[in-house]
Amino acid sequence: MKQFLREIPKVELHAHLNGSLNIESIKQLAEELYGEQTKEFAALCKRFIKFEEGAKMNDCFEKFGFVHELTATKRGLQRATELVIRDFAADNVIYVELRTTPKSNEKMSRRDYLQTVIDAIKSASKQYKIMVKLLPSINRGEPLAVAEETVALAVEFAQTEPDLIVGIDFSGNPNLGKFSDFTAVLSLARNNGLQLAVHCGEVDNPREIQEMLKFGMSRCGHGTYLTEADYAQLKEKNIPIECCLTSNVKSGTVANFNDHHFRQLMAADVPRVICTDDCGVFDTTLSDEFHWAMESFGLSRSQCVDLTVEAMKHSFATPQEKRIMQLLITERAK
Ligand SMILES: CNc1ncnc2c1ncn2[C@@H]1O[C@H](COP(=O)(O)O)[C@@H](O)[C@H]1O
Ligand SMILES: [Zn+2]
Repeated sequence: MKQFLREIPKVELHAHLNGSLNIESIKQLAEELYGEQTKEFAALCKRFIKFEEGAKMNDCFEKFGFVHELTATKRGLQRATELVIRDFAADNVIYVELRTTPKSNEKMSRRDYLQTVIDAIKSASKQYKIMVKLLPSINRGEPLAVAEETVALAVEFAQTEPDLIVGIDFSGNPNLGKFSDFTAVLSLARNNGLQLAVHCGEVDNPREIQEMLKFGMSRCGHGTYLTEADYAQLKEKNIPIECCLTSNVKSGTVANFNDHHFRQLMAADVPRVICTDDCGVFDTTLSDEFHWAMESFGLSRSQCVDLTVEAMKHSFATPQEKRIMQLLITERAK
């Protein structure tokens, strides 16, 4: 079964760049940047993918800092982007939408950050024969001015790279910041033709969920704490929920795979897609996520293929790219 899941062409719609660097690639990157690894580094790597029983949302956010240190230079960021794309391709992912929060430091501006990621995507997507899109992220825990700079850059870069920069991701620690502070900047992105992928209802915050649903989005990240009525609304509008099983269980917002709202979404036929979120931090792959979905919810092989087709339809790919994906998927599923 695992081999079947690995071999089917897959479509990944929810992957944070720095969260998607897996542990072996982190080691490879560290070695390339700094040479032979120390014992301390090996211990840090072990701690990175270890989740204590009862881990909470905030614990999981501390982990990103570890990768951010390795990607704080152009060279590190470029290589990390290539390695992430290589690893998705190795799992037979044929199309991936990467999201990332442009960061600035003394060595790199946010513009440099985006340019570096764009250049690395262009070369790695060719090398590994995989379609890649980019969604610059707004981190809700950072000041509004940062979000404004990110959206301005995304709009500017989308003019020269319309097939690469396709949307904006709204993410970050859901316990920080207020969605209502970001509606004007998100509207600006939308009015400039960018799609919106919004982390919505990852934690229990009914008021914010209603604000987000009213504002609207192209795709809903997690949707864990949405009500039946909210799900019905998404179904009516054909907005899919990006389900990230391992992420939700390890970050403690869902008790276990069996209790995941994916079951409800399937039963009520609400649009849904299976994604990894942060396959590095959560030590998973898209094939593994399908595996857990099969084990927990009794999905058949053909349902897995159907879910891949569903992801293709909800992707921000061009009609031509969608046709290519459809061909690749049906070819393999014969
Ligand atoms: C676990 N659930 C989640 N919920 C919300 N935001 C998340 C997230 N997982 C990742 N991120 C967001 O993505 C960043 C890492 O990738 P980049 O540095 O942007 O490439 C995290 O710092 C956080 O802002
Ligand atoms: Zn996410």
